[in-house]
Amino acid sequence: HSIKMAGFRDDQKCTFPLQSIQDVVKLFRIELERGDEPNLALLSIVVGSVENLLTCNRYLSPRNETESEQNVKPNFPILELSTVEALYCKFESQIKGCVDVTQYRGNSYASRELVKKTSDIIWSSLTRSYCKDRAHLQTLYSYLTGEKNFASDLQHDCSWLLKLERVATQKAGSKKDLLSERERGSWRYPILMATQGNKLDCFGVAFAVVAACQILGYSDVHLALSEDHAWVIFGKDGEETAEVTWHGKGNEDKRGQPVCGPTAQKSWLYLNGHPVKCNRHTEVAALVSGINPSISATADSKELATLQQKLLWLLYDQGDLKNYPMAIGNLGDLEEINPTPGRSSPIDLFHQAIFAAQTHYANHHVYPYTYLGGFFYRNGQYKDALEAWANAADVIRKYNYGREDEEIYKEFLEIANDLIPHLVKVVSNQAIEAPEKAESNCLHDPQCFAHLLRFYDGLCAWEEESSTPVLHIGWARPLVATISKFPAKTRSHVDIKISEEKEEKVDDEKNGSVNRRHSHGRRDSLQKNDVKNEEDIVKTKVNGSTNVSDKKAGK
Ligand SMILES: FC(F)(F)Cc1cc2c(N3CCN(c4nnc(C(F)(F)F)s4)CC3)ncnc2s1
Repeated sequence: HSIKMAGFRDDQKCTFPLQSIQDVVKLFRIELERGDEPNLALLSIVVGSVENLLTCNRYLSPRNETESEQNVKPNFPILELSTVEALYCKFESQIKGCVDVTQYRGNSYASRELVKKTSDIIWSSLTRSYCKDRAHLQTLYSYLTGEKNFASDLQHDCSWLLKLERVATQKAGSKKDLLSERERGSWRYPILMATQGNKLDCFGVAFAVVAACQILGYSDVHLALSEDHAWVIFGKDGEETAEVTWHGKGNEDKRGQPVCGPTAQKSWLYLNGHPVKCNRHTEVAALVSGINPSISATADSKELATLQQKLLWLLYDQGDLKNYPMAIGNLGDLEEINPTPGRSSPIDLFHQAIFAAQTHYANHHVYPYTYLGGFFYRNGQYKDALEAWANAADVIRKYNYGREDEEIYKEFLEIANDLIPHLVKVVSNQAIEAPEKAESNCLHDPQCFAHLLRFYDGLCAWEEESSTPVLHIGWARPLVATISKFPAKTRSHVDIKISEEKEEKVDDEKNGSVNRRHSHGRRDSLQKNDVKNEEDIVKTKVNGSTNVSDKKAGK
């Protein structure tokens, strides 16, 4: 049947060819400021093309890895309209060719069948086997074209595959043998089996489904984002949910199923009903957040990082990051590396991310606090780092640990067993080298010890009532080493009240009330049911005096 090709509008075309960061920012500005929806597929193809040209296009032939062989790159590629149009039309005709919308005519909202069908089209056209966690697989560019130089792409992502190819080449000698290996489909040479193109990561599949539904005319299909997973919402008021991609390794995909039931309730992976529910502008923010400037494990493309930073500020100024804590956190990281004069500081941005999480998501997001904690740690502000990490633990305590929560488990494992031990080693050396500054030293500050206890208390509470244990002997050694660095005098100043009632994980989703916890003297139970913007006074009795630190627990 004849497929109507929606060509690009003149105001989109006039920005091409794109030859600079400013040109790309201008295209995004036009797309974001126009009354109609921004075109997700167009923007994803543009970002993916620029990312590929700036990061993957260096051919590091496996034999001569010397830098001198690397061809010098122009500082920005030229992106022609024809290239983008060709890829867009390929995507549009693939989607329109496979989905017979007449079957769904009439209901203006998408149906579960349509969403599943769209997910199946993307899913079934993916390359059979490839490294799912490779870089640069998050855009429609990666889906619609091949990596120009597959080997170079392996260079910084799956180098073990490259070694395998060398072995294969040596062993097999002639091409013929290699082909026979390939014909035998032997698992040992996946590099030979991976065909060009059609590769997407977990996020990329979800984004592609939403972009496809936009092309099909369903403006109700949107992206839902947790801190480590993505799915779609659709229907009246976005009430319906559907899995459209896989998650992690070795987990059966649940595509087509709604996100509900016990797993989705208490697990961090689904944020207990507090995911980021995107509109088209937030979807553009997710696309921009997903820009990956890494050229290799050690080098980043400065131009791409600058482009990402400018696009995030454009979205920030439009108010499109207000309910997207991770995107604000990404911007904070970029500002730490390359500050933009006259713009908010990284710390301000991380606090804005925390405020967004408290305001829109009942303070159920961990990353805003680990972004801040990481920043303080890198800048030697160790007491503030401990406080941020304790606040992160106050979030994870609301969840039960499940087998698909590995990412956040690894985050807390690194903080407890790597970053905090390093931190206490540094400050204990400081105490020795500069005894005169002992007063301001972390190890002599009972509040630092209180933050440390609150951090571990959160991990213990996370484990309680969970199907999977969190802490084990591997956690105990660093904990003992850390606690023993705090002198008894410091430890004795932390007043730990023995709680009368067992701590409970009240589901604060329904009745809007905060977790009532009579735990270790840290938080008075709030009697009020409505805690909107209620100040949540945290009392830490230190040195006999009560040191009140206000913590906004806005809902
Ligand atoms: F869609 C998925 F499945 F990919 C889940 C998402 C992840 C993610 C993100 N991330 C993940 C968290 N991330 C972090 N980087 N550092 C972090 C911190 F540990 F320092 F907090 S958190 C970087 C970017 N940034 C914007 N949006 C999203 S949506």
